[in-house]
This record gives sequence, structure tokens and C-alpha cells, in this order.
Amino acid sequence: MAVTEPKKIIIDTDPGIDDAMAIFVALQSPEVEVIGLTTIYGNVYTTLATRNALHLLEVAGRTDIPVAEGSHVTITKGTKLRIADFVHGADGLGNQNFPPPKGKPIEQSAAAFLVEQANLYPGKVTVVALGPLTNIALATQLEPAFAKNIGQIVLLGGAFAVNGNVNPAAEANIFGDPDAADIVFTSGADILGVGINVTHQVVLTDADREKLARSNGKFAQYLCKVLDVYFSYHRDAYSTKGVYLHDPTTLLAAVNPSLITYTEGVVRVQTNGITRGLTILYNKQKR
Ligand SMILES: O=c1[nH]cnc2c1ncn2[C@@H]1O[C@H](CO)[C@@H](O)[C@H]1O
Repeated sequence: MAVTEPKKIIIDTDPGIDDAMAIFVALQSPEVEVIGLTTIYGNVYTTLATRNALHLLEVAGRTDIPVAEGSHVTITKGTKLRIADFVHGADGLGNQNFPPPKGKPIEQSAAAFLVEQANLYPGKVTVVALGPLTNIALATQLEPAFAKNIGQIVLLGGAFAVNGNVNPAAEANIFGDPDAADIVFTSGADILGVGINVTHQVVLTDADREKLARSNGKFAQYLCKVLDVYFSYHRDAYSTKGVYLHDPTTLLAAVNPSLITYTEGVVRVQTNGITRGLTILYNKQKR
């Protein structure tokens, strides 16, 4: 039987409690090889995202994986960022006051790293984008062939035919940088978009969490510590007895796309007005 090579993935991330889960899922999945993490603002500011990415790799014993720091501002140089510390805690990881990581990010920017890896392995690298799409948009501007060279972009973003989670129109990652999102969606790249219409169907319940607490696994024990804040937020905001697994679901869409059903079409993003951040899908059924 032919042995299939693991899919090379770069995770663009703003850790983030559900980002931590997604990173651990990736590191536990033989189907994928994590060749780098790139960081972005969203759940936390970019500086803290970099610190948390390095910390999570140290927890996992995978300091061989490079971390490239991403943009601190939106694609239009906007500095008024919407940071979801009310979802993830001030430190992004459930207010656990973890010690600072020993490692450092590489010299390259996230966009430069993305471009380099896509050129190095044309058509073979999947970017799993778990935050606002600024770094990916910057990569398309840095290298016009990026959209062609990157294998696939699997992204968590958008609310397709449902309300957003920031406001009725917008989902948090798209709302974080709608201009960047529209650049990415119109870049010509092969994109697999996972919206909150999908991720709101994937819930880690209180019972699941108790099961996790009974596990001796290193990742299970770590996640039980950081999950409190995420559970409290969901209880207050949604009255749910559980949490939405946004980022892990998106990561799993890259590991095994057959877990989710898709529709094919064209997506544009509203970049101004009260519906700024709205994702619109034209599903090609009309000719
Ligand atoms: O209400 C919210 N406001 C802002 N961000 C949120 C909210 N709920 C979840 N997320 C975060 O945004 C991404 C999914 O949209 C996830 O990373 C999630 O942790």
C-alpha cells in the first residue's frame, strides 16, 4: 500500500483557548505535519499571540517548529483592533499566568514565511487560518504567485446565512479585518471556508470536559486548566452548557475534509457600513 506523505500545514493563529486545542489536535494528527505557526491579533494582541504560540509549542515539546510573528495592524494599517479577551481571558489562555516561553520567533515576518514556504513546496502547503486574515492578504501582496503556489487555505471565518457572533452581520475573524478577508477571498486561491454556521454545531459539553479531566494525557490536563474562562463566557453569552469548538473543527477540516459537507461558490466580504464584515456566498446554482 502506498504510504501517503503527511500534509504540510502552517497554522496562522491568535491563541486563544480554542486555538490551543486546534494546535494540539494538529500535533496529535499523523495526517498532517505542522511546518510552522504564524501569529496574528484577534483573541489577543499579536505580541501576546506570539508568546502564547511559543508557550504552547514548549508545552507540547515541539520547539523544533518555527513561529513567525505576524501583523500588529490591519491591512489598511488600522490600529483600533477588536480583541476578544472577554472570551479567552486577558492572557488569552484562561488567566493561568503561565511563565514566559524560553523560545523566540524567527526573524522573518509571518507573510514572508508564508510566501517562502509556498514557493519551496508549490501546491503542497495548506494554511489553516484561525484568526483575522491580515497575514494571508499581506502574503498575496508580497508575492503575486502566492495564491497559485499555496496548496489550500482552510479558514475559520464568516457566518453563512446565519447571524454573526460580533453582531448580526459579522463573525469575529472576518470582522477583525474585512478588507484583508475580501483580498483573500478574491485572490484566486483554493479556499475551504468554515463558518460559524458549521462550528456552532460542534460543542464540547460539560460531560465531555469531565471525561477530559479524567484523562491523564498531557494535553487533556493542560486544556482542563485553561477551559474555565471559555466555559464561563459561553454560559453568559449563549446560555449553553458547553463551548463551541471553532478552531479545532477548522483544523479537522484540513486533516479530514470528509467530516464536513460543503457547498461551492464565490465569497465576497462587505467592507463598510453597518454590515462591515458580512460574508456573502454566491453558490453558483444560478447560471
Ligand atoms: O462573541 C465573540 N466575540 C468575539 N470573538 C469570539 C466570540 N465568540 C467566539 N469568538 C472567537 O472568534 C472565533 C470565532 O468567531 C473563535 O476564535 C472564537 O474563540
